[in-house]
Amino acid sequence: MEVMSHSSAYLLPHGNPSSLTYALIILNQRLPRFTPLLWKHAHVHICADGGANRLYDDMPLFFPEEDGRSVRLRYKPDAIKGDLDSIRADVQEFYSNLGTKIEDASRDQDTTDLHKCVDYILNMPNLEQSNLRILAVGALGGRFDHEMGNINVICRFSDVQLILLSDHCLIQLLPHDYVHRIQIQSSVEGPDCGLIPIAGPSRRITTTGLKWNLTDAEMSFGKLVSTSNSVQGDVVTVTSDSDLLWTITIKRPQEKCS
Ligand SMILES: Nc1ncnc2c1ncn2[C@@H]1O[C@H](COP(=O)(O)OP(=O)(O)OP(=O)(O)O)[C@@H](O)[C@H]1O
Ligand SMILES: Cc1ncc(C[n+]2csc(CCO)c2C)c(N)n1
Repeated sequence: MEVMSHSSAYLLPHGNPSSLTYALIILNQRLPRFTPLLWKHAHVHICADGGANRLYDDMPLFFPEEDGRSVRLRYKPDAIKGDLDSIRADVQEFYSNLGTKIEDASRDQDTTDLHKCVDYILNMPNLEQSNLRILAVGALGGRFDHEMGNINVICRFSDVQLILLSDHCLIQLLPHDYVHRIQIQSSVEGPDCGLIPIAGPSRRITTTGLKWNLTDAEMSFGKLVSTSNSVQGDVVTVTSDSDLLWTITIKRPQEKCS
């Protein structure tokens, strides 16, 4: 079975391997504290509709000693995409004047703004797609319908490495029939983690590197789902005959070790 490697190195200050291309999507929730770091690592920056309000309002809060306008000029998104029913007029005008592309997709009322942004990134002509990682901030911890919609986008684009992040945790899909090798960045993530059979029952799951490992085990909603698990070393491996969601906590700064 082919090995698929994963690492949250983008949460480290110098953790941007040049072999990867990061795209950052800003959703409409308070910006996580590490957003400036992800911005620095990312090659492309997209706001999903009202996410532009968050960029405009929240980014200056990370740099209280600086003039808000100069912070905003430094963090200019490449595009704002969505049905544009949440972005404020002053915010749209500000970024439009800076040259940000404003992509009105309001005719499509069947896909979410996150879906539209992922589509936009995948259709960018000059973006290296082969080692693309899409990071979406503000995806978790809010409205449950939006959270499920965001998870559905992960499932819809199962061949794309899309990682949803909040201040507290991240989630990503582990497609079936790979050996997933997850490098744990213990200075910034863990130890709490989970494996969720999001795509239906899994009949054969094997893991290593967890406190509660599974060996050719079954998981399904209503039976076993691996929550409140814990990473035990620097590497976790997972294989499964159905797609799983992997989730791990992100440490608060005072919790950081090593
Ligand atoms: N409370 C929330 N919890 C989780 N994700 C959210 C939340 N609010 C917004 N988002 C994400 O940010 C995106 C943009 O949100 P925005 O509020 O601008 O538009 P919306 O009209 O509420 O969402 P949509 O048009 O996608 O239904 C949403 O598509 C969703 O992915
Ligand atoms: C069965 C069904 N449920 C809800 C919606 C509504 N909806 C889903 S995505 C979206 C666009 C938001 O920008 C809207 C309005 C729908 N179309 N079909």
